[in-house]
Amino acid sequence: MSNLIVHGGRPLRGEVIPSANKNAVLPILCATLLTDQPLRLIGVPEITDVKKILDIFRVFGSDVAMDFSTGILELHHHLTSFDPAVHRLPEEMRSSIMLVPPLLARFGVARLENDVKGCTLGVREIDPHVEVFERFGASIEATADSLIVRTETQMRANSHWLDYASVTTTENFVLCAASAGGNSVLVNAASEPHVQEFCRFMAMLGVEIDGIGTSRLSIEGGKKLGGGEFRFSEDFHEIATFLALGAITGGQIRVKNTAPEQFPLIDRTFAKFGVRVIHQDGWSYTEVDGQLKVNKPFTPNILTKIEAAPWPYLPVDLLPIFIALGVKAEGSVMFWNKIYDGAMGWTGELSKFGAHVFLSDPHRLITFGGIRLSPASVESPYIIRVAIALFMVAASIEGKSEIRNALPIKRAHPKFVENLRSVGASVEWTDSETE
Ligand SMILES: CC(=O)N[C@H]1[C@@H](OP(=O)(O)OP(=O)(O)OC[C@H]2O[C@@H](n3ccc(=O)[nH]c3=O)[C@H](O)[C@@H]2O)O[C@H](CO)[C@@H](O)[C@@H]1O
Ligand SMILES: C=C(OP(=O)(O)O)C(=O)O
Repeated sequence: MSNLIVHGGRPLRGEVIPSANKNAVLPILCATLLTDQPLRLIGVPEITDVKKILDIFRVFGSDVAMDFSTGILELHHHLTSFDPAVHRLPEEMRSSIMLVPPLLARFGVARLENDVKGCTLGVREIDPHVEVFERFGASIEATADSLIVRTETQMRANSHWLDYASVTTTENFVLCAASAGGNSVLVNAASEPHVQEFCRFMAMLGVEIDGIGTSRLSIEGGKKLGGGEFRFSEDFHEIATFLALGAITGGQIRVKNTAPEQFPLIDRTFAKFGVRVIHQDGWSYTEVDGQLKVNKPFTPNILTKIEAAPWPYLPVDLLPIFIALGVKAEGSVMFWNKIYDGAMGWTGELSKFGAHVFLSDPHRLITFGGIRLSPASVESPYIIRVAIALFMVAASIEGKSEIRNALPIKRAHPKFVENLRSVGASVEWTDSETE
């Protein structure tokens, strides 16, 4: 178990350069397996999930030269091999599921362990993925602890309409379509910034994709793919996290942000707590007049509301960060998680700080903020952004708090503690594991 100890109550001030977005880096790493040409990736973050994928590439026999001090990865999958009887894809991370299409394209077989759930946010379905594999011509065998997926011939191009705009299912469709001969079309595709970044990488490999950033993707597949060099963009989650940390502690953190066009709805969500986000010259920072205070709607008898859903709605992974602002800001806010049915159970932990929140149902939570909070020892579930939200609340309260089981943060945010110290936080890991 790894815990974060924080001595809170200090306004955090300074500058942070955010890392790349885990949810762009991981599908892109999986996609690299589609080509036998050399690749150079720039800005690869030192996070647990990346290390797990690079380790499995080494086991497959690929050339992997990773220098985390520069963030440069040289990758060449020319002597790669895969044996479903021996090799196991990384567990406890959702992204393993995107190794399936490239393994099918190369070896005609993939084995997916049952434990590819990732963060414990409630049901995370495997069926939409299986449906995609089947549509491209794969057969599925369920064993006690895994799924074995096979293709006898080259995958068949097809058209598909998803039940809902799933991020990794969209990415899996594009991965399958890239190796299938002909034109494939996906309707109700996810369009998050990380999905767009992934599609741009696929285009660099030589896949023709129309509709990037929209809910309809058209992919010309079946061509031999090349190599090249790709530089990752900044992670909007990490940008929003450090902006929120500045605001909640009464300080101000400037965060590098070269894609402010992704932020209008995120900015308006900050504004609901009285936080102005300013984007200037490639950097973003926040301003608050006095204390955090919830803006009341003009419509009588309703609560200020924050809804998270597939892009272009507010990204669901940012919701815990805004819940942290909700317990600090004077006033009430209703948070509505339209995606996950089990992502709010942790909110009871907030009462250990003395916060008042009410879980209306599995999807909706009301915060009654502005109450005086006290330091506490709280337990994080296996959810990256919840460990961060609990940390945010702790950092805003004078005194020593502890976030137990905070290790999931290392799945997405390299140098989290180092970055925090650079902006004035008193924070340390205890019992830190080496991963
Ligand atoms: C590696 C990666 O990229 N992980 C992200 C990806 O996970 P992932 O791709 O697993 O998330 P999905 O978009 O598939 O959604 C997760 C689950 O939410 C439910 N669901 C989702 C959307 C919807 O409209 N209706 C619905 O019911 C389904 O049970 C689904 O299984 O997208 C999630 C939603 O943005 C993020 O939280 C994860 O960080
Ligand atoms: C839920 C997340 O990741 P994963 O899907 O990998 O569990 C996340 O990045 O917040």
